[in-house]
Amino acid sequence: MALIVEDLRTYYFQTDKVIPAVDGVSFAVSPEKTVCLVGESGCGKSAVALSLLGLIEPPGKIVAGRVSLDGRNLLTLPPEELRLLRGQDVAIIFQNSCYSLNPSLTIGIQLAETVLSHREVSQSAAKEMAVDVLRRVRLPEPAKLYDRYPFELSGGMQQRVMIAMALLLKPRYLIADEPTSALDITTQTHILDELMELKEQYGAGMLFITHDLAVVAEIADEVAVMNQGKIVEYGSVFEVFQNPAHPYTRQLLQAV
Ligand SMILES: Nc1ncnc2c1ncn2[C@@H]1O[C@H](COP(=O)(O)OP(=O)(O)OP(=O)(O)O)[C@@H](O)[C@H]1O
Repeated sequence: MALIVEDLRTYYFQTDKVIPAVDGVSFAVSPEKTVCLVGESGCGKSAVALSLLGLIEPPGKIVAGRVSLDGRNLLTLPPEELRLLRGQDVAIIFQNSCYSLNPSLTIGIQLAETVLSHREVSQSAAKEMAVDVLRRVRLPEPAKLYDRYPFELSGGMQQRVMIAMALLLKPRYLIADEPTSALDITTQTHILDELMELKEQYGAGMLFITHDLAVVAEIADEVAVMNQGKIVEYGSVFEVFQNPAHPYTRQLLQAV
């Protein structure tokens, strides 16, 4: 079943004004497909990603819309159900691992805790799953890495750990918010290739957020172009790149 977003509206309420960061956005991610959400900085891409998993914080608020998965509206799920769904059905990979990894816990503890908070398995089974996923994202010496702290790893390795964390419970959907943009170009290319390979192995659908149209051309099945909180163009990557209908899309393509 697809992950379906309908008329999503997320606003930031400031004392003097309201910012309609997401202003009536609709799209769907089908199993095994990659939808790229593109647009310039500040157009609302991250607000979409955060809204899907109930991660918008004040002064932000989801004011309308529906996000359906298997007939359930994720926007109205009780917090405990949403917590269980996060990671297990839909996982998110953020732009910057510094915000997502806990600096005071080893990599292994963080991965194993995620397993234990979702599955009824033994400590040793959780450790085995953690080491296995570290191996899958091609981190060297995964058993040793298990006992390392995030600060002992390079930026590229930390980002691989974030991908490992997202893939740990084999979610059906991945949301990747500029997962490689903080890295140098060579590491970006490697990690992106590996992410796509793993996504295919797992059969996951993916919402991939980026402002890099070269990346879109490489990985997208469908592309949604966002401008000022709205999707102004949405279609197959071929259609949108060959025959952009909206002036803003043409402007983006010309800037490449
Ligand atoms: N905590 C916040 N308080 C107030 N406004 C916010 C907050 N977070 C985001 N916004 C506003 O919401 C709008 C959308 O921001 P968002 O971060 O979703 O854009 P983006 O397209 O992801 O940008 P980038 O590519 O730079 O990450 C922007 O106008 C931003 O200033």
